[in-house]
Amino acid sequence: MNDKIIVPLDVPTLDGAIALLDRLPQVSFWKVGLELFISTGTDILKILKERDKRIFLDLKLHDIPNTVAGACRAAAKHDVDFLTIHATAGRAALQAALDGVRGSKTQLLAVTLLTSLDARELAFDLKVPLELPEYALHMALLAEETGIHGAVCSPREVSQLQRVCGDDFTFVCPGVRPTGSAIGDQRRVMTPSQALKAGATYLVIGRPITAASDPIAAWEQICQEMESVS
Ligand SMILES: O=C(O)c1cc(=O)[nH]c(=O)n1[C@@H]1O[C@H](COP(=O)(O)O)[C@@H](O)[C@H]1O
Repeated sequence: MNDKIIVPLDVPTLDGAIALLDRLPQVSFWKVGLELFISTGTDILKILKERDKRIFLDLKLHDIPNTVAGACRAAAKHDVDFLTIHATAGRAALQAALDGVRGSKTQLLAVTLLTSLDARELAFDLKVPLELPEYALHMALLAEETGIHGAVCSPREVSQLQRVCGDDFTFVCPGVRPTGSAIGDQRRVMTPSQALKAGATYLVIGRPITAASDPIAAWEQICQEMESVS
C-alpha cells in the first residue's frame, strides 16, 4: 500500500465521493477540498473516519487571525490529520491558526504559492518582486518560524525548501503529473518519482487517477513508478 499519495475528492456530491472511495479501497489518505465541503458539508469526514482513512481537509484559509483561529478550532474537532492555510495570511494569522488546533491531532500546512501559478504571473499580476523559488522559500520559512507543521509546495521547489526548513517539516506536493498525463491548470509540475526524489513527504495526485478511464490501473502504475525511487 502506498501511503505517500493523497487523492483529492474533487467532486460535487457525496455519492460521487463515496463512489471514488469504493473504487479505490487501496487509497489510505484522502483530501476533502472546497468543492465537496461547500457542497455537502462535514458528512464526508464521518464517512472517511468510519473507513479508517486519513483526512486532509483542504480549506486554504485566508482571513484575519480571530476568524482563522475559530475556523481551525472547528476543523480540529473533526479530528482531521491536515488542514491548510495560505502562508500569505501572515504571521499573526498563522499563529492564531496554531492556537486554534492546539490540543488536537490536526497539523497545519501553509500553502506557499499555488502550483497553478508561474513566474510570469507572480511578477506581472501579483507584483511580487522576488524570483519564484525565493518567494516560495520565504513563505515556507515564515510558516516554519511560527511553528506551522508543514508546507504545500510545488515539487519544483521542494528540494530547496527541505534543505532550509529541515526534516521535521512536512512537505505536501500537488502539481504531480505522471509522464503523458494532461497538465490541465497546473503550471509547476514533476512526475511522481521526481517529486519523491526531490524530497516530498506526500504527493497530492488527483485527475491523473480520478479522471482516468481506469483509476485502479492509473493508481497502480503510479505506485510502480514510485517504487523505483526507494
Ligand atoms: O492545497 C492543495 O492541495 C493544492 C495547492 C496547490 O498549490 N495546488 C493544488 O493543486 N492543490 C490541490 O491539489 C489537487 C491537485 O489536483 P490535480 O491537479 O487533479 O492533481 C487539487 O485538489 C488542488 O486543490
